[in-house]
Amino acid sequence: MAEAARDNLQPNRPLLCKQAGGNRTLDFSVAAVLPAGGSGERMGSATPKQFCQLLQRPLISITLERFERVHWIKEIVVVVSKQNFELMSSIIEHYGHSRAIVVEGALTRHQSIFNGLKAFVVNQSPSSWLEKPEVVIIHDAVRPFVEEDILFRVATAAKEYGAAGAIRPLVSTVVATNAEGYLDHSLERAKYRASEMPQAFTFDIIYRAYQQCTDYDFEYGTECLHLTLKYCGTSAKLIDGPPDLWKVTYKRDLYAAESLIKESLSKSVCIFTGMQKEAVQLGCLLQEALQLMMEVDVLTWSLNKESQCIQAISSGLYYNFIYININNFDLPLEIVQLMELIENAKLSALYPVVVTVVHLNNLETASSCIRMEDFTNIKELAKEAHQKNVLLYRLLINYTQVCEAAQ
Ligand SMILES: Nc1ccn([C@@H]2O[C@H](COP(=O)(O)OP(=O)(O)OP(=O)(O)O)[C@@H](O)[C@H]2O)c(=O)n1
Ligand SMILES: O=C(CO)[C@H](O)[C@H](O)COP(=O)(O)O
Repeated sequence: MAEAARDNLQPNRPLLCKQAGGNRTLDFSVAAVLPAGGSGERMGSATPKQFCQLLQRPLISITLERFERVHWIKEIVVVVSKQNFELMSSIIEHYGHSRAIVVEGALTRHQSIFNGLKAFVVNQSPSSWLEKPEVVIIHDAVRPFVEEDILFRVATAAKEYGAAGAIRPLVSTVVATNAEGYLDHSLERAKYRASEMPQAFTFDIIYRAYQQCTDYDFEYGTECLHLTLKYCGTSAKLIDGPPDLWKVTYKRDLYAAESLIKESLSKSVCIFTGMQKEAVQLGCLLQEALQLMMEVDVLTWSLNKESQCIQAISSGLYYNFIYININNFDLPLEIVQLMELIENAKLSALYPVVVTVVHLNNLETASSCIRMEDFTNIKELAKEAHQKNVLLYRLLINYTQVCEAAQ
C-alpha cells in the first residue's frame, strides 16, 4: 500500500494533496472587487470576453466560483457596465452565485474599480453600501485560474504592508522605441517582472489613492499598485504567483483557457471507501495504479461537520469520483448522499461529473452471486443523474479469497 494512501486513511489526518479550500482563517475582514466592465476590444468579439462561454459556462462565472469557494472572503463585488447589468444578473441566478453583488462600472478600468470600492463607503454608492473590509482584493474578472493560495498570500501581505500584488517573470524583453520607431533602449529582462493579479490593499489606502487620482490616471493608468505608491507612499510587497494568472485578452486565450480547464478536470480523481478492510485495500491499490497519470485522493466516507469528503466534493477540484462499496447491493445510502452533494455543489453545470460505484462481492461470504441485473435502484438513480450531467457507472467485482491470493 502506498505510504500516502495509508496516511490519508488515518482518521483525523488532513487531506494530503490539494486542499479543498476550507481550512484557512484570517483575523481581519477581506472583500473582493472584480472589475468586469470592459468591452474586450482586443478580443474582437461582439460579446465582451468576460461573458464568453468556456465549456458552456460564461468566463465570469468561473472566476466568481473560484472566489465563492474561499470562505474567508466575505463580500464579492462584480463591476459590470450598465448595458450588461441584466446579463450579469441572469448569470448570477442561473449559476447560483449567491455571494456576488453587482455594481455599475464606468468608462475605464480604474474608474470601474473605484466604483466597486465605493460600494463599501456610506453615501458613495447609488445603490446600497456594504461593510467596509480591512483588506480588499482586486482581481480582473478575466483571469479565471486564480487559486486560494495566491489570494491568501496577497491578502495577508496587504494587511502587513498596505499593498501587495502577484508578479511573474517576463516572457519577452521590454524595449522602448524612439519617436521615429527605432529602438531607443531595452530593459534587462531579469531585473523586471510582469505585474499580474490578484492584488490586495488595506481598504483605506487604496480608497485614498483613488480619491487623489487625476483624470490622466483614470484614463491611461493600468496599475493599481502604482497608485498607492504615488499617492500614499505605500510600496507594495510583490509576490511570485503561479503561471496560470494570465489575463484572457485575445481570442487564442479563450481556447487556451478551455483546454486548461479540460485538462485539469480529467486529471484528478477522489476515491471514497467505507471502513471495511477490503474497500480500503482496493482504494489504495487503485491509488497506486492511477497516481502515475493523475492526482488521486483516497478518503474514508464520512459526513460529519468537518468532513473532508464534503470539502473535497464542494471544492470543485474533482470531477471524477469512485465509491468502493462492500456487500451492499441495494442502493447504499452513501451513494444517494454522494449524488446529492455533487448536485448541491453545482459541479455538473460546468462539465460532466463521472461517478463510478465499485461493488465488491466476496463470493465466500455472500449468500449468492450478485448479477448486474440486481441493481435496479441504482439504474433509476443513474437515469435521473444523467439528466443533471452526472454519469453514474457501476462496476461489480465478484471475488473469492483464492483470486485475491492469486493476484
Ligand atoms: N471600463 C472598464 C474596462 C475594463 N474593465 C475590466 O478590467 C479587466 C481587465 O481589463 P482588460 O483586459 O483591458 O479588459 P477590456 O478593457 O475589456 O479589454 P480591451 O482592453 O481589449 O478592450 C477586465 O475584467 C475588464 O472587464 C472594467 O471593469 N471596466
Ligand atoms: O496586469 C495588470 C495589473 O496591474 C494590468 O494593469 C491590468 O490587468 C489591466 O489590464 P489592461 O491594462 O490590459 O486593461
